[in-house]
Amino acid sequence: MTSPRRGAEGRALGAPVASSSSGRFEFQSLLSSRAPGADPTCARLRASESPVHRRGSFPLPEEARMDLNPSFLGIALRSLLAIDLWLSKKLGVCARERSAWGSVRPLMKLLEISGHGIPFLLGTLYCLSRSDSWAGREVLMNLLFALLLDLLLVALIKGLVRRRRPAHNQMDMFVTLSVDKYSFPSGHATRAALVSRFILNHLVLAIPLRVLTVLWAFLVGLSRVMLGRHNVTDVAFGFLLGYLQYSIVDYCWLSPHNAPLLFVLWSQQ
Ligand SMILES: CC(C)=CCC/C(C)=C/CC/C(C)=C/CC/C(C)=C/COP(=O)(O)O
Repeated sequence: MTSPRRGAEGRALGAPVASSSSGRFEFQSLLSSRAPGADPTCARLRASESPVHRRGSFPLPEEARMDLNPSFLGIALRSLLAIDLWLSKKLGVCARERSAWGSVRPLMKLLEISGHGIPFLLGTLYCLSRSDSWAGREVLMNLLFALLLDLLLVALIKGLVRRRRPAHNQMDMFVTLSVDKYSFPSGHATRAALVSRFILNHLVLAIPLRVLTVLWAFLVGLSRVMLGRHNVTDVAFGFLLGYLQYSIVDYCWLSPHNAPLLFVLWSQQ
């Protein structure tokens, strides 16, 4: 009985490309920053594609042939990722002082500070300490809860996903947590979406101020990509997460009725 020819790793020649790839090779060159040919597995793939090799090959087992076809979802995700990286690099025009729009960097950094967690947390705590009405205290208590929930969820997701910040980012951010070395999702984008939805729902504002609130949130998100801190998908997901976080806060709305202890304890401070 003829046995299939085996490669250096003991796998059948022809089949290993399919079984080891699980449909990944098609996009490896698209996403990899290494020079083509640097990856020995890719080199094997090219060798297996050569007419010389094909002449000596044999039909692939059914399951291996299935592996050669990446799923539609896989292709869509990898294409989205490639577009994301390309677009984020193009938009990262303030990443360095010497970048194309380097002169706008101070303005972008101002937007960065305007969406940072520390001013919001300290500002809310200060307003809470000065508030003398139950209604005001209730809103501020919920804003504090929203900000803390946001910090927790973003840290959790960043720690789970562990997506590195773009290579062109300069890590010169003002006060960060250890998970802030990761970029998915953007904490500034979640906070901007959460706070602006909170403000629009709980403050009576004239139309121009409502428009400014939404514009501020959008600009905070855009500045993250322009500064090179994030990829576009980090910010897009951040906006979505922040929007959903507000729904959680609204659903769990703290009031003297459902959290009396919290309000009593605070008023005794
Ligand atoms: C004051 C109270 C009640 C609690 C303090 C809780 C706490 C641990 C605050 C830390 C705030 C902080 C350092 C937030 C980091 C904000 C930041 C730099 C996020 C990164 O944003 P990204 O858009 O780059 O992901």
